[in-house]
Amino acid sequence: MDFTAASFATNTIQSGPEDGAPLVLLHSLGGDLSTWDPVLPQLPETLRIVRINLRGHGKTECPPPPYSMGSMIREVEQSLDNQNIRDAVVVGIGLGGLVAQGLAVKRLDQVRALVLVNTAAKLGHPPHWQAMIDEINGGGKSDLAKRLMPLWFHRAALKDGLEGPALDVFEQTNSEGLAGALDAIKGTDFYTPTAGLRLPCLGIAGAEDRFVPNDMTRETTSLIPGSDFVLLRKSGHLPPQDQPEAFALHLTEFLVRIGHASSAPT
Ligand SMILES: O=C(O)CC1=CCC(=O)O1
Repeated sequence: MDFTAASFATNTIQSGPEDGAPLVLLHSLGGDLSTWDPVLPQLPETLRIVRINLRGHGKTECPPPPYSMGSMIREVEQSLDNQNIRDAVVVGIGLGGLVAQGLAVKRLDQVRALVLVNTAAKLGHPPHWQAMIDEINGGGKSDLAKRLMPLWFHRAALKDGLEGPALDVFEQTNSEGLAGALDAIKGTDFYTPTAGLRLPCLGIAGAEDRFVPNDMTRETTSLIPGSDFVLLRKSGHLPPQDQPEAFALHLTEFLVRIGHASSAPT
């Protein structure tokens, strides 16, 4: 557990060498550190990999909602400062991708490159998020989780039961944490600040994500000059869970290309 200057308890886990090139992984709404489990063994061993639980998720502190995106970004920023992390490649899915963009805008010394996965500068429309918040506040978290899985996972993945871990984590996430984070998503539009970013960027979209349209990820990635974009076939909203090998391969190729890693996936 990492206590920030303001005593906010952010839960992070590190693996790999302390002096390795840092790779920071930020999960999506209703996810946690375990989102990345299938990918970790396939990434270069030289990396210092830092997985962070966002506010209201996993073992990170869960204040009462609503949350602001600024707070969610500040807690990651402070956690990275506490761990003396600079020049990281930051990977974010959905909500994590919003935090990653905001962090890059605020702290270019901490973020040397971005990997934006099934996310955008602005996600959806406020009434849509408000309906989700209302449903969660009305006790409907489990029903919502079950409805989201067919949007997040494609049919073959569902047939193989690949949604099981994501469903469990979503259902175990504190309802206040989910509602708070949804408020942060609802109030965020990073179109202009993200368009001002100048850093290496890779966009990854699961071709079968029925929650975040592929074009939204593609459009946001293309705001940053020189960025790359990959459409992952047979993958939905959580590529680390349904296509860990392909995800690790594209991520590693990007890391090698920008000089953050030198080896192929192990
Ligand atoms: O993946 C995300 O973080 C964005 C999101 C919000 C609700 C949902 O289902 O996905």
